[in-house]
Amino acid sequence: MTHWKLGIIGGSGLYALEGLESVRSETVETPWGAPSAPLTHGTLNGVELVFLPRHGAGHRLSPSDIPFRANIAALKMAGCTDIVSISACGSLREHLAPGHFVIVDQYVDRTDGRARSFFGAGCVAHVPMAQPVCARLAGLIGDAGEAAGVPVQRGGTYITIEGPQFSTRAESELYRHWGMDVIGMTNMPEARLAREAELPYASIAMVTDYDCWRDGEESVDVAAVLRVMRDNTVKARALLTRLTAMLAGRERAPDPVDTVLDTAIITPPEARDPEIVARLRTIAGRVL
Ligand SMILES: CSC[C@H]1O[C@H](OP(=O)(O)O)[C@H](O)[C@@H]1O
Ligand SMILES: Nc1ncnc2[nH]cnc12
Repeated sequence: MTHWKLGIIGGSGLYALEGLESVRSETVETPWGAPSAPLTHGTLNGVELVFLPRHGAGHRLSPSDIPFRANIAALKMAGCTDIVSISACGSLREHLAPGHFVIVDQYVDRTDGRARSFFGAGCVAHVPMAQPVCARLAGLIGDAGEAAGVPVQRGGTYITIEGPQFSTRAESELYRHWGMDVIGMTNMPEARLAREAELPYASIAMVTDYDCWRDGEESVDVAAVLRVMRDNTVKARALLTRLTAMLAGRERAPDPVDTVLDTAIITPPEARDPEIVARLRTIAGRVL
């Protein structure tokens, strides 16, 4: 029987997971450098979890400086089967008030200059991203959120901006016209890299503010985000407790993302650069 082992990536305001059992910290190094922080291994309701705060201890890493490749590689190397990403976000919709959780199902990526692939010169791969989120995992998270009494919206598009500055009002209005639901600075390239590492990914985007588009509302600032995050993190922990209770003892059936690299690598074996291939073995050893 295949068990779930969840990699949990914590965002702003969520730097540790309380209530884990059998806790152990592990400092790791990957071919893409060190992840944002040591990994915290533990169990919740008997389900294995590996926690990683993406901004590092003390929130020292800006979105542009997060070692996304090392983070995903470290979770893969730790044996995680799936990734649950947890983030603060701004709302671009009237009905998504602070305190709502959006279980993201689509992304628009406006980041600039971030390393967004494990592959590259010497071994090229093109994974599909049409459905960037694992529908099964997202569905379970939605169920767990509802069971925990959290206001959850199933589905929504998260636009990722480079930051670190928040948006101008013109940008915020533009993103609303584009039909975006929430805004943040971190889910891309995280979701891309999880796909390349054959890790089904889902994201809980916890609304902390109305960005800066709404008349009569203060524009977002860090103090407001952290104020709302104090309540949001309590709800996120309740959701994770429900989620693990649902997964405990439940077989993890295969997901299409588990084998997405079967048809993605275009460079034939004889043309691959052995050095790159050696690095890639940590995340794509199944096919290399
Ligand atoms: C502290 S406000 C801006 C900051 O919060 C979000 O981080 P995360 O996605 O890691 O929760 C947002 O993306 C920005 O990085
Ligand atoms: N309005 C906003 N824009 C970008 N990232 C955010 N994180 C939380 N609120 C945000």
